[in-house]
Amino acid sequence: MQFKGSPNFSHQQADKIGVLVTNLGTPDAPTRPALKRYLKEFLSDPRVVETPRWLWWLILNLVILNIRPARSAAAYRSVWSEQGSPLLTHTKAQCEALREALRADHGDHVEVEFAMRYGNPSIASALDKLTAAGVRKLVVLPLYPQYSASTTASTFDKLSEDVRQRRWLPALRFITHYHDQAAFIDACAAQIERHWQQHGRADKLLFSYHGLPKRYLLNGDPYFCQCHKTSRLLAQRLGLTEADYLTTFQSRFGREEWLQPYTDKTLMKLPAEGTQSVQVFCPGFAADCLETLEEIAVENRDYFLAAGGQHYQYITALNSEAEHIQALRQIVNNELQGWQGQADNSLRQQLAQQLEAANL
Ligand SMILES: C=CC1=C(C)c2cc3[nH]c(cc4nc(cc5[nH]c(cc1n2)c(C)c5CCC(=O)O)C(CCC(=O)O)=C4C)c(C)c3C=C
Ligand SMILES: [Fe+2]
Ligand SMILES: [Fe+2]
Repeated sequence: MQFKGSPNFSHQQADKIGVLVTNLGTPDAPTRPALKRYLKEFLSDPRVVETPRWLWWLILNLVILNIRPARSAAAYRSVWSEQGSPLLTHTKAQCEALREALRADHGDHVEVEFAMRYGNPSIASALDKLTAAGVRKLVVLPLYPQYSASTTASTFDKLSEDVRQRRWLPALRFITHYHDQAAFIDACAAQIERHWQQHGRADKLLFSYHGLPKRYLLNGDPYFCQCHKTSRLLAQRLGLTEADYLTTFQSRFGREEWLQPYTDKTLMKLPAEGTQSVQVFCPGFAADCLETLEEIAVENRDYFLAAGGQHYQYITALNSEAEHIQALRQIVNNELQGWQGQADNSLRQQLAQQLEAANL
């Protein structure tokens, strides 16, 4: 069989609306072999590394995959919990909370699942579950507030690779970004204000985003601009002046220039410029993961303190905070417009019953 079908489907099965929440993905275990598998899949994606394939194949297989897995496994071990990888645990909890919220709005003709772009659970396995449940209309929500070809478009590539193999395509809506949605900005502001209530304020608030090669920006990727817009809206919402906050980019990978200013270099020079205390929030990460819990909360703290800084605090990501789930609920509900009414299947079901009774 060339295309995946749904043989023996029942005409009486109600059509459902599906919501697929995705994030980047994470290794199955904090071990060298699991990291090698994960990094090979991730770094072989031409959306992530835009280098001629033959050249990149040599660098990846002969150099990176021999060195990085052991180093990354050690970093992952430092953030791993009994439930597994933080990114997986948080994404699962977000999915469950969003399912509950959307079922309160639409009843059980809404199915909500989550998947990872790389590793497990795969997008294909989540689509199998949704299709088996009768989903014929699908909203995909990649948990990347800011659009980038390396993340958002790559998720679309993987989704379409799967959907292309199916006989019965769902109607599709794909959320490409939500970096400037009021509910998202409010959720970030609430998280920062909660931190301020408990710990007070610092001299500076850093908004640190995952970086990208600068070349991608110059080739038209809107990620950099969307990060700056999130920062500006968030600063306005929090009543900050330009002197109160900075936008920086973390997680450099490889030798070429990435988006600047770099988070680590900025933290190293802030004490000499008179900043004694900083708080760091990462508005591009929907969930805590290696890049926030290890790189920002531990590694960058050391840089700042070693450079003479006095106080350093990491402000936790939005994870499953109530305001975050409300924001995601609103973003999905916006996208569902025009589809909700059709969630009422009673007429269609009556017709299907008649057809089945007549053996058609
Ligand atoms: C939030 C958006 C992200 C963008 C944009 C992004 C681009 C990007 N990343 C790499 C290389 C690596 N990223 C790694 C981890 C990682 N990246 C993101 C998010 C974005 N990446 C997250 C959420 C995570 C953490 C995953 C987890 O399991 O917790 C890693 C692996 C970790 C390591 O070995 O250090 C690499 C490598 C590139 C090259 C890139 C853009 C071109
Ligand atoms: Fe990354
Ligand atoms: Fe990193």
